[in-house]
Amino acid sequence: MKETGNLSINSENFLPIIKKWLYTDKDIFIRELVSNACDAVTKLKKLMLMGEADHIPAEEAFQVRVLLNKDEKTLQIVDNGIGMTDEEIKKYINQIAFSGAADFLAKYEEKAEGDNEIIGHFGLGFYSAFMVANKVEIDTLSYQQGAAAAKWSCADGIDYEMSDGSRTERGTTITLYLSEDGEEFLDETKLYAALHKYCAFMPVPIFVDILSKEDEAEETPAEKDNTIHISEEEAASLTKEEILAKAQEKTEKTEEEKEEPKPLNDPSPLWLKQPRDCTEEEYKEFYHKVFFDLNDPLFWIHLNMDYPFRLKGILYFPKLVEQMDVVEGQIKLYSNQVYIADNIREVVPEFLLLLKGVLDCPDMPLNVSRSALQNDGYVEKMNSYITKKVADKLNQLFKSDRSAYEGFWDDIGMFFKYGCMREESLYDKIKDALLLKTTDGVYETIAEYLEKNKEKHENKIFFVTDEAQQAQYIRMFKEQGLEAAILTSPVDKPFVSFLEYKNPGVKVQRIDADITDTLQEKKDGEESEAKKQADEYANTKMETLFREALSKEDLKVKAEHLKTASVSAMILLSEDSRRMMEMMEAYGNNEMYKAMFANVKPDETLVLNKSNKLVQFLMDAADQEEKKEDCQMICRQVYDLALMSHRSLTSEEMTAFIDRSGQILEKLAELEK
Ligand SMILES: Nc1ncnc2c1ncn2[C@@H]1O[C@H](COP(=O)(O)OP(=O)(O)OP(=O)(O)O)[C@@H](O)[C@H]1O
Repeated sequence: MKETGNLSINSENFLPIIKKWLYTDKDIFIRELVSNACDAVTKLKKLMLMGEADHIPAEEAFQVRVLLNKDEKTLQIVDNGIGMTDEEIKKYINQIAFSGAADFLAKYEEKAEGDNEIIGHFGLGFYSAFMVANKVEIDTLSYQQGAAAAKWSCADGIDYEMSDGSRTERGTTITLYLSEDGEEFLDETKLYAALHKYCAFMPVPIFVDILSKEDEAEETPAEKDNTIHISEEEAASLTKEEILAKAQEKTEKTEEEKEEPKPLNDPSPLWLKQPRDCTEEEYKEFYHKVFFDLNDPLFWIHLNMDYPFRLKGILYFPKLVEQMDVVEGQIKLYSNQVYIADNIREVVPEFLLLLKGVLDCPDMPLNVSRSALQNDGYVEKMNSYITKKVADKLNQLFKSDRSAYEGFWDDIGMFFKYGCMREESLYDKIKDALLLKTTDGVYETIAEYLEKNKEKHENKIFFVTDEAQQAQYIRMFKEQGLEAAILTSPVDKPFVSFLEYKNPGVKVQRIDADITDTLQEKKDGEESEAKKQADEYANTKMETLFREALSKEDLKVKAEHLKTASVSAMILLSEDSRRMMEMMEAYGNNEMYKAMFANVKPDETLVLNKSNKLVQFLMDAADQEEKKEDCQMICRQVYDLALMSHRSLTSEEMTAFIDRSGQILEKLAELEK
């Protein structure tokens, strides 16, 4: 047996599917119905341009009105767009998932020349009305000459009724009889919130009227008073012309008060303008208004692409107030001026999520599932276009005004470092504009830093992670004319490894990872065997002394001649070992890692400075029994001082340090006596 046919869907099953799966947010019906109304106007305008509707006056004011009647619990969306004939209602409304928008585009494809400003795609949006209404009515009159008004009414989205309509003016009125689920929209704050969220930039002016008997009773009729009040004395001092000028001023003011009501939305948002026509003030004003940020943005990028895909928008680089982990950007996504959502990770390159901005992507299939977007070719193309634009802007700023660029760096550096790690192609494009702020208070590119320090430490970048804690190392560095990059933000930890990975042959290490040759006194010529033996003996002696004093069996101790005499000791932790420790800290709670790191010990060395007097004293006194107690106390203190420049002391270590410092001072006081 062979049979063919159309698959059918039972409307009783269809609505629960719409409610549950298609739209997660209830307020989306506002977006769908108001955008349909805007579409209706856009279509009509297009027909007028094509000469298909020349009986409509060109200057007509197109608009969408949203009327909330609190007493009758109805919400109406009224437009003066294209309207529908009863045939069209049957086709586009009664046939679920048959889009009039797609049909319109197919019909006028040639004349419209691919210029697609119509929002609808799928022919489903209208039914979202049933998420909030138990009855929906359409009253509509088509733009076509001689058309009759048609009415459609449907309860619970199952059975519909069609009859003659009552509209006398072209356009469509959609009436929602709000159900229990939709009653929240009787609260005008809720309604306005949804309108502002989805419709703030829709292309047709939108006006809202709220009707309620309660509110009407409260309202007192506005005083209509054109009289000017002048006291007798004032009148005496004024000339006739001045009195007339006052009267004129009053009339102008009253006229102003009577000014046309303003639409809720901005139908021509800034991003649609040509960048060359936008002023700096306009960009800033738009930013303040849309992102509620009182600070001015640092700079912005206006995206304006028509071919091979359409993408318009403005990306703002905000001033960072806090560290990155608390900074949250906001990228608002629009499709033909209809708000879709904020921060859709599947669509927007991840690093952009730290910025603020608007993106209007009319070609993106935004109603389809997000996981499908991840592999969408359009998304990929859009991402690489945005990445390129961002990189171009950065390079241009870097080249055109280096000092202004350096001024921004503290705010944008974190963003770009993060961006480079997320999107390697971004790094390749901007690597020459990435800056390192150094302990000398200057900003250098990586190449500049390497070149400048080539003689002292070739292919090595030193950095500090905490300027206060590592102050001692920084001082030693500065005394020897060395500089280190200041990499203190959370993003810098992984960025250091990333830099090494992208610059093979360059070692990036913390300032306390190793002592550079520059910090040590130069050894004159070849060392004699006797000298080597003496050094080894001194090392062993000091190691034994410190191990005993600190009760640290496996402490590694090394004595060196440093150029700076004031520092008694420092702790060095090899770069690899420190990174391992940081990883342990980060993943410490994970059982698998815990087992993996169980036997890992930090590779720490206590470096004693033989040029320091205290260390010299220890070397001399180590063998003298009567000085043993003092030596041990000094050892502990020297070790703690070194530790403090390396990391924060634990509470027990700090208590011991304070007690010991007290004892040392007491001893000093005894000596003074
Ligand atoms: N206010 C209106 N004026 C004129 N026609 C309308 C109006 N509202 C809906 N329609 C017609 O009904 C059709 C179906 O609307 P619906 O919102 O279900 O789908 P769509 O807008 O085509 O696509 P999407 O599912 O993407 O919103 C529209 O394409 C349009 O032809």
